[in-house]
Amino acid sequence: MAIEAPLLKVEALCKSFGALRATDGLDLEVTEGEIHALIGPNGAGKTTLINQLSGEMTPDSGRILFDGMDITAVPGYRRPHLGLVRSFQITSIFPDFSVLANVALAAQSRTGHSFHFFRPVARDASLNVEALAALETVRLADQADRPARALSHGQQRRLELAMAMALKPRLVLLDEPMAGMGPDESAFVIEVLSGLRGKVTMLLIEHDMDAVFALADRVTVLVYGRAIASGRPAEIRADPAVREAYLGEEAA
Ligand SMILES: Nc1ncnc2c1ncn2[C@@H]1O[C@H](COP(=O)(O)OP(=O)(O)OP(=O)(O)O)[C@@H](O)[C@H]1O
Repeated sequence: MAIEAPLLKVEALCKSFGALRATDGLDLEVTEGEIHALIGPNGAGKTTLINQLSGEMTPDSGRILFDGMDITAVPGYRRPHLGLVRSFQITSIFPDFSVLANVALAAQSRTGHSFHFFRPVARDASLNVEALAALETVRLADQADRPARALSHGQQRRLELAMAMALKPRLVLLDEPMAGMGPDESAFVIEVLSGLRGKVTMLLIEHDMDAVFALADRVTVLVYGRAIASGRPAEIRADPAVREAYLGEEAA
């Protein structure tokens, strides 16, 4: 039986801050099409890993393979062009532009056209059609004409997701997409992300265990910069080492 190569493969990755090994010989595989959650106690090294995957931080050693290609030394700004996109890290939204224009600008950056302030992106019909489609996937199409600043916090996070989707990623890195949301909004984002299952591969950091177990096809548990377990949610729940290192802590 042929074994499919993972879309993302992390091999023996290491990153230290002084004496602290934030990533300590980490191995990870993400399969195309899956929603893969990364969980672990505070300080386990989740954000440090995502920073290295997005290219914002350079590993000390080890390799990152994306679709079989070694991208460890590829600068962060080039990774979106390869299909590796990060969402929910910094607010990259232009608050005074319309919701639609924000997504159209993201789509425009993918197609490599330069940014023309004097030729409003709103005139480019094909970009708008694409932007509207991305807004529909996050159920924000009805907000398209409003200025981005008028959106609620939860809507802005969905806008960021639409902007990431407009880049037509193969893998999207999601850093706590539900952070700062109330239960209703979180549930809505879970629904939106579920709807994207199979359309895009996702690697997701999330503290909300209900969200993780509702969404993830597979879960990897990080503790002290290492992956101590990786498997289906039910396997992770039942893993004694995980319970001790992490889920037990939650219960306590
Ligand atoms: N730029 C930095 N300089 C020094 N230490 C850092 C830096 N970034 C992270 N660390 C340390 O590395 C360790 C891993 O941090 P990281 O933020 O990756 O963990 P995390 O799993 O994302 O935590 P949390 O769940 O609290 O967000 C922590 O001990 C943190 O204090």
